[in-house]
Amino acid sequence: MKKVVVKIGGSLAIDEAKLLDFTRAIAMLTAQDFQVAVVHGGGKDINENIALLSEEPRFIEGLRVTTPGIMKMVEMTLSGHVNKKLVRMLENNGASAIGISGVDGKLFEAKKREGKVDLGQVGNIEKVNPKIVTDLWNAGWTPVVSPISIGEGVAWNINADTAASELAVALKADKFLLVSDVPGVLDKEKNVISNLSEEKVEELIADGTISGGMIPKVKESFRAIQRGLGEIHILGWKDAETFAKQIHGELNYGTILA
Ligand SMILES: Nc1ncnc2c1ncn2[C@@H]1O[C@H](COP(=O)(O)OP(=O)(O)O)[C@@H](O)[C@H]1O
Ligand SMILES: CC(=O)N[C@@H](CCC(=O)OP(=O)(O)O)C(=O)O
Repeated sequence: MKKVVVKIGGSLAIDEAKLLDFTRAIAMLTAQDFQVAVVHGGGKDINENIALLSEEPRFIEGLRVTTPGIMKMVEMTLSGHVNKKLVRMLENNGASAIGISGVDGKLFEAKKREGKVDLGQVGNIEKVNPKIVTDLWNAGWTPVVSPISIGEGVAWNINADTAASELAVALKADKFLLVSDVPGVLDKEKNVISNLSEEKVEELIADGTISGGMIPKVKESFRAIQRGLGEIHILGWKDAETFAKQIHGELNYGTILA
């Protein structure tokens, strides 16, 4: 069985039709020779829910500044609304899905992220305990993972690209794919960059070609490569059949990182 970690971004997850097609593709793959773990974001959903509060969403280098009030909303949105929506859709497509977060079974243990600026309740994953995922796989389940993590009894907000990459490394995944609302990493002329090296990434971040939510995606991908992961793809959504071909290695669209 091939181990595949797929991260689905919140930018795509708010598109109902694409999400339906995505869950159809994942259900199809789990009926074949693949053990799939889906890690999801939900940044756009969180922004919508935060609009119900009096606080404004704020991001620094693609990471959300997370006050206690925002944290409540982040956990409710990710580990509740988005997680259960994906589980429902997967079940509806015939997959056996279980929704968990990094808190469950201490999948992701985190500590406060220290840096130049205080991001509040944003954590760094210090330890991954992938047994809960492998146990679920061995019992025939497809885990759907929210990135919210646990540390000293507290919930920590973790960027979903980071959580997915940590999980992929801990599981020694055969493939790691990050599906977003853009067809891949784009150059200045908005063309997809097919192959991206770490040196080139530094250059593109420095000159502003790569910005916002794409920064954690590329940074985490290269950190995962340094820790032994082979195949990483950043891609957009076309349709279930094209995605299945991508997973089977029959075609490559989007950006391959190496
Ligand atoms: N060079 C780039 N190529 C593609 N997208 C980029 C680039 N630089 C910034 N972005 C932005 O990154 C976004 C994807 O990140 P994000 O919104 O966090 O997605 P997700 O919800 O999938 O994690 C794109 O929608 C785009 O606006
Ligand atoms: C610390 C941090 O920024 N956490 C993210 C977690 C969700 C996420 O990463 O969602 P996307 O994949 O849709 O961007 C946030 O609060 O938006």
